[in-house]
Amino acid sequence: MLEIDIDRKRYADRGGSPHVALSGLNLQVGDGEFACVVGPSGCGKSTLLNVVGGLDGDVEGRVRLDGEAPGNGVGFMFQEPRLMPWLSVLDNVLLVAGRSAAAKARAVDLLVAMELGDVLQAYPGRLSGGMQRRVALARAFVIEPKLLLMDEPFVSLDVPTANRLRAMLVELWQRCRSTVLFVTHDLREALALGDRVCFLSGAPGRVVLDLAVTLPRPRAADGTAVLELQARLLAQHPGLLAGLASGNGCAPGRDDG
Ligand SMILES: Nc1ncnc2c1ncn2[C@@H]1O[C@H](COP(=O)(O)OP(=O)(O)OP(=O)(O)O)[C@@H](O)[C@H]1O
Repeated sequence: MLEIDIDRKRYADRGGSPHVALSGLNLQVGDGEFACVVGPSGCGKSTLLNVVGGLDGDVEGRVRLDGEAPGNGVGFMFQEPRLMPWLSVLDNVLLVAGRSAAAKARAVDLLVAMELGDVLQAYPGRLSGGMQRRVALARAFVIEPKLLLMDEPFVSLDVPTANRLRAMLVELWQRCRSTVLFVTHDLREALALGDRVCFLSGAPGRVVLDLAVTLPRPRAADGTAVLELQARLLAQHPGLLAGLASGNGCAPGRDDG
C-alpha cells in the first residue's frame, strides 16, 4: 500500500513569497493499483511524483510504501525518454537491470516483447520518438518495480503511437502488477488507463475528486466507452475541469464510473 500524506510542500522564495505547491494532499493507492492523477497546469503534479519518489525530501508530511520510505523498488518514467545517447538500446536497459545473465535475458525478452528485437544494438538517436519511449518503458519495467511513477510519458506523440504505447504499458502492468502513479493532463488518457482517477485542485494541489473507473479493459482513449464516461463526468460535475483550474466546483468524494 502506498500512503501519501503531504501537509505542505513549499518552494523557496522566487523573488516574492514562498510558493506553496501542495497542501493537505492525502492519497492511498493499493498494491498493484493503477492510479492516474490529473489536474491543471502548475497544480503540483510533477512535484507530487518527486516527493513520492524521494527525489525531493524537503516536504512537510510523509510518504510510505508498505510502511517504509519508498526506496530501491521505485521506477520512474518522465516526459522525455532520458536515454543515454552513447549506449545501445540493450545497454540502456542493462544500465538499470544489472549485468547478470538473468538480467540480460530479462532485458532482451522485454525488448523483444516491445517489438525492439531488431534494434538491440542501435543507438537511441537512430530511433523514432515512439521507439525511444518503448525503450524507456522496457527500462522502467525491467526491475519489476514495486512502484512506478510516470510523468506524462506519452505527451506529444501522435495518436496511434500513443495508443499503442498505452496498450503496451497496460500489458506490462498486468504482467508485473506494479503499483502505478501516472500523471497526465489528458482526462481521456487517465480514464483509459486508470483503475482510479484522482483530480487535483489548482495550486496548491490537493485531491478534490477520487473516481473509481470500472470500465472493462482493454480501453482506448478515443474509444466510445471512454468518450461516454468523459461526457457523463463533465455532465455530473459541471465545471469539473474549469473548477479544477480555479480550485473550486467539486466536493471531495469517491464516485463510480
Ligand atoms: N524547483 C522549483 N522551484 C521553485 N518553484 C517550483 C519548482 N518546481 C516547481 N515549482 C513551481 O511549483 C508549481 C507546481 O509545479 P509542478 O511542475 O509540480 O506542476 P505541474 O502540475 O506538474 O505542472 P504542469 O502540468 O504544467 O507540468 C509551479 O508553480 C512551479 O512553477
